[in-house]
Amino acid sequence: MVSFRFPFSFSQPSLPKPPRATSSSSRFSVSAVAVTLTVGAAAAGAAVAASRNPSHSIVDWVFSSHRSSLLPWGSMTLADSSSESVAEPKTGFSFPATIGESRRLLGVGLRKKSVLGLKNIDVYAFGIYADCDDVKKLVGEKYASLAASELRGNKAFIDQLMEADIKMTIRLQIVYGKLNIRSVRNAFQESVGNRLKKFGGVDNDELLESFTSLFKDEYKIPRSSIIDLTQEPGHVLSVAIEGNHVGSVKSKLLCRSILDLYIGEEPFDKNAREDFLDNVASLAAHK
Ligand SMILES: CCCCCCCCCCCC(=O)O
Repeated sequence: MVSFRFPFSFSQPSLPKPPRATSSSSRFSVSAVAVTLTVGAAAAGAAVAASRNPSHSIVDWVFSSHRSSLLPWGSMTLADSSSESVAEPKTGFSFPATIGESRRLLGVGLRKKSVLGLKNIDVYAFGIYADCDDVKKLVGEKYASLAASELRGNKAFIDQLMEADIKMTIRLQIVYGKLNIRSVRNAFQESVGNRLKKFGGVDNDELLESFTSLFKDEYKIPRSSIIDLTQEPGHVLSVAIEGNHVGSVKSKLLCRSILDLYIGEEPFDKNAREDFLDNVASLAAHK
C-alpha cells in the first residue's frame, strides 16, 4: 500500500487553523493543513475516520479513479470533490482539491519576495495541479520500470514532467494586498525572463512580451485574487484572472519556463516541490 505524503486531512470546521509547520517531518503531518469540507457533517465525520485509517487515506480517494469504492460516502461524485480544499499553512489561503475536469492538487506553497533587499514579504500562495491520467500515462510509457521511490528523484523524469503535454495549472492566490498589475508584469518579466534565457537562449523578448502583455493595466488584483496559469494540450499557456480568461500563448518553451519556477531545481518553495514530486511518485505507484 503506498501512502501519499500530501497533507490532505479532514478537520471539523470549528477547529482552529493549524499553526504553520516548519520542519520537513511535520510539513506533511495530518495536523499541518486543514481541509475544509463543505459536504456536510456526516461526510466530514466519515472523512475524519477515513483519514485515521491508513488503509483508507483520503489521498487515496482523491487520486483514485475508483473513489466511490474506497470511502464510506461512495456516492460522492467528481463534482462534489471540488468542495474540498487544502490550506497553505502560513497564510491559510485555501485551494480546491480539484480544478477543471481532471486537474488534482499535488502541492501548495508560498512565494516570498524581498523588497528593496530588506524585508521578505509573502506575495502569493500557490497550488500546483496536474492531470493524474496524463501523469500516469507518462510514467507508463517511459518510466514503468522505476519504483515510485526512484521516480521522485529522477532528474530525467522531472524534466519530462515539465516538458510533456500534461494538463497542469499553477494557481496563484494573492496574499500581498498592495500589488498592482504592473508589479505582477515586472515580476513575471524577471522570473520567467530568466527561465526563458536558461532554456531558450537570449532571443526570446517577443515571447516574453506576448506573455507579460496579457496582464493589462485595467486588471485589479486585490488580496485573495486568483491568477491561473494553465498548460492546455499542445503546450498552450492559458491565463485567467479571477476565472476570466485573459489570453493564451502557444509555446512549449514558455510553459516549461513557468513550470520550472515551481517544480524545477530552484523552485520558489522547496517544500511545495517536494510535496508535488512525492505525490506524483505516489500516483505512479497507483498505476
Ligand atoms: C512587491 C513584490 C511584487 C511581486 C509581484 C509578484 C506577482 C506575481 C509574479 C509571478 C511570478 C513570480 O513569482 O516571480
